[in-house]
Amino acid sequence: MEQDIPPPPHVLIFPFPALGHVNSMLKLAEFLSIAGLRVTFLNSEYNHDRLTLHADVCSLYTRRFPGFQFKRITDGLPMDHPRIGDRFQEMLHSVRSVTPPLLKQMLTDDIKPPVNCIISDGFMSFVVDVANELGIPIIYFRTISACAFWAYFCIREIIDAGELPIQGKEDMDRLIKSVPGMETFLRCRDLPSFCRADDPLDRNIQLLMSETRSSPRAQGLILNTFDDLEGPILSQIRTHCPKIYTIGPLQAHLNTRVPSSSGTSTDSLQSTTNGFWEVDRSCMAWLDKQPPKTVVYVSFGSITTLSREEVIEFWYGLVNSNKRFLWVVRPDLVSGRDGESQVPEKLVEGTKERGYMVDWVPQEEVLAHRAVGGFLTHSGWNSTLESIVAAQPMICWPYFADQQVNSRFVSEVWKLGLDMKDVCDRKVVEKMVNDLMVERRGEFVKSADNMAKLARGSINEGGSSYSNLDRLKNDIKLITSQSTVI
Ligand SMILES: O=c1ccn([C@@H]2O[C@H](COP(=O)(O)OP(=O)(O)O[C@H]3O[C@H](CO)[C@@H](O)[C@H](O)[C@H]3O)[C@@H](O)[C@H]2O)c(=O)[nH]1
Ligand SMILES: C[C@H]1CC[C@@H]2C(C(=O)O)=CO[C@@H](O)[C@@H]21
Repeated sequence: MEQDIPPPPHVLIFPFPALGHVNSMLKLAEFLSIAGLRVTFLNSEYNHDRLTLHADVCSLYTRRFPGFQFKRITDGLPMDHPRIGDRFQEMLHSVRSVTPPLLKQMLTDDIKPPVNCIISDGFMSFVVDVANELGIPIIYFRTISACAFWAYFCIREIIDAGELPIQGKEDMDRLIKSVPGMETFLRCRDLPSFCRADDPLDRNIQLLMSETRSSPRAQGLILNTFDDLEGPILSQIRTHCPKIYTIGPLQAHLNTRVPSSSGTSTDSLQSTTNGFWEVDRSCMAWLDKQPPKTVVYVSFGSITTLSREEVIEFWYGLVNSNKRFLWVVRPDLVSGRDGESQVPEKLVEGTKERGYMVDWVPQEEVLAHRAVGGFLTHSGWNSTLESIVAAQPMICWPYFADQQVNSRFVSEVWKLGLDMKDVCDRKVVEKMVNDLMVERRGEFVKSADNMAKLARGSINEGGSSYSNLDRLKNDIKLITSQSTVI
């Protein structure tokens, strides 16, 4: 007698509406789809439109995974809002003020078949409220590092210990002693940037703290990291969130496990769709002409904006270092009054001798190119992980949020490079580039090679991230078979 095969679990994946979050959650979506789960990916209207501008993302996914669908929801901001730089913070509040009832309505009436598991960004606790109301199991995916997560988590202890607020600029090097596991190296300036507010009751500090503290409400916590990188901090987090799935570095993990049509292992869908800007591949031809390990790759991710003064300091520092450089200058990178929001023409011209500027690059390919020898980065978590996988030492210039913590770990804990936070001066840029590429190159390359090996070990069969991903897939099947969705 034939047995009825139950339909696969239907998982809703819902990232916070920023590229760094969407990218890594799309990777997870691809993994779960390969495992035979049905996935609905809920993007903000704005991000969905940006993502589909340069590639037919929807049919790429649905052709490969017939059960896959994209859905759109507002992020609460008008479509012409810039969503970058200082203005990015408006989204932290707009999302949670408009989305909850819409999400509930979508889950009840719109998304078919009924969703039986939600994987939500761990920065959106209102999704737990909706999931609980509807009786749907929920797992968090926090797209930042474990170390930044833990610093956010401990903000309450830092305030209770009287270590916040920061008392002016001269206080920035004071050690913060109330974050377990970071007592000996975390300074005021290394705390998430929101902690720089004068008032501990500041609404961003409170939001980041309460969102992070809500993590134990989910049935599990997925992190894009690996145990050999952040083991001691993960142990601290486990005292509050016992079920953690460390499955990173996600892109490299995907590359090793995605069945490839071309025989190469870099065929994941996400790697073909990872951006809001059109990729300019001319940078690869430029890199092909440069000698090995001579180019500094410069990129500040998708949200950072620079003032014209900062652009000029970086530019002089790079040029005066006499090193070659490839610099991602997104069309919206430079903030300024009308007519000033561009890189000065003189700099564009002057770059041509030893440098190359482009709007957007295939970053992981760039980092893996033999000509690249270092990365000047804003320390976004995806960029940091991609750099680790490619064994590239880093100069960190954190812009905001978690990046301040990441850059401290890169320099002081993992010894993978230098931290330039809070300084933007051509002399310092020049010196750090020379230290990274020449003077102290040996020590950084040694640590970077070692960490890249550990990263690869974690995603190979039997490695921690490899096993955790299998555990996550099994647990999703288990919790969805046990739950009854209304
Ligand atoms: O020319 C480029 C430049 C960047 N990237 C990609 O864009 C992503 C950028 O992500 P990330 O390095 O994490 O930076 P942000 O875009 O700033 O990411 C946001 O989201 C991250 C994950 O939560 C946080 O760590 C950051 O602080 C936050 O700003 C990476 O995957 C890069 O490979 C490209 O593909 N091409
Ligand atoms: C502006 C930041 C606040 C929270 C988000 C985040 C996180 O902590 O999960 C990381 O970087 C930014 O995208 C967001």
